[in-house]
Amino acid sequence: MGLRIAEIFGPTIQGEGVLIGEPTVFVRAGGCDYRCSWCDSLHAVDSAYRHSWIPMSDEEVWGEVTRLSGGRPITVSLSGGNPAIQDFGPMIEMGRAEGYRFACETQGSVARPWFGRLDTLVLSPKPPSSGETVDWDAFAACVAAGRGARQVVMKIVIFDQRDYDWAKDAHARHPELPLYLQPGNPEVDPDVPVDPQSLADRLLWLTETATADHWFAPRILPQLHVLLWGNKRGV
Ligand SMILES: C[S@@+](CC[C@H](N)C(=O)[O-])C[C@H]1O[C@@H](n2cnc3c(N)ncnc32)[C@H](O)[C@@H]1O
Ligand SMILES: Nc1nc2[nH]cc(C(=O)O)c2c(=O)[nH]1
Ligand code: SF4
Ligand SMILES: [Mg+2]
Repeated sequence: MGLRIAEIFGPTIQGEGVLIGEPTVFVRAGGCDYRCSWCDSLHAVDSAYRHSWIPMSDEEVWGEVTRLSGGRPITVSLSGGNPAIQDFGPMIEMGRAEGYRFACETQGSVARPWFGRLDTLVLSPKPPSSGETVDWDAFAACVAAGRGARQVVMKIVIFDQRDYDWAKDAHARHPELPLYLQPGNPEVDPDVPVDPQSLADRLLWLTETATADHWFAPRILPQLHVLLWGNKRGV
């Protein structure tokens, strides 16, 4: 069984959420069951880019990860697209045997047995601004599938007050999951430079909204890689 891969890159640092700052190699799967209005990775989602997704065997993907990491075991971050629509189980076992750790970012729409073999499962349910609707039964199945993982966390992107209010409800559904919030980046075209001041303004708004509200459950973080590299791909 092969994998459809949009890109493999690194080493870089994890720019978001619980593992922010951690050295990592990214494996970005091609294909997604969602199409969020503000997706920053459309080249791994939109079927217009399908021709650029490379069919690779588990061994080929693993070979590229070991080449990029210089054979030194680090954290491998599976992202996409939705990596959960493919079977990363065999590759995870290959990597674990060599001492690598695995994290996976997914929206929580499809559960996989291999979630339980991860170190970190990041479930990122989508707020109203995305245009998608969360199936909370499917999401709960993802939480259950991740029971064997070292940690399972929730990460929510916030664009506006409606998303913020929605995030409080999402947390109330799964108070057992440590919660991370990040402001949405409205400019996702790799050819358009990001405006650092507008990102800082969004982070400030989110921070002040939560503190004024005395909502202390979430950790609030920027997308560090966007601050460093803008919307450049492969970093
Ligand atoms: C590109 S997605 C791929 C993994 C999976 N499909 C998911 O959404 O969790 C990785 C992370 O980037 C976040 N993200 C996507 N577009 C964004 C944007 N414009 N601003 C901030 N975060 C964004 C997603 O919410 C998710 O947490
Ligand atoms: N450095 C870096 N950190 C990230 N965290 C989540 C990313 C993603 O697109 O899934 C991402 C990414 O593309 N690059
Ligand atoms: S679920 Fe993730 S990859 Fe898919 S469209 Fe939304 S943000 Fe993009
Ligand atoms: Mg990204």
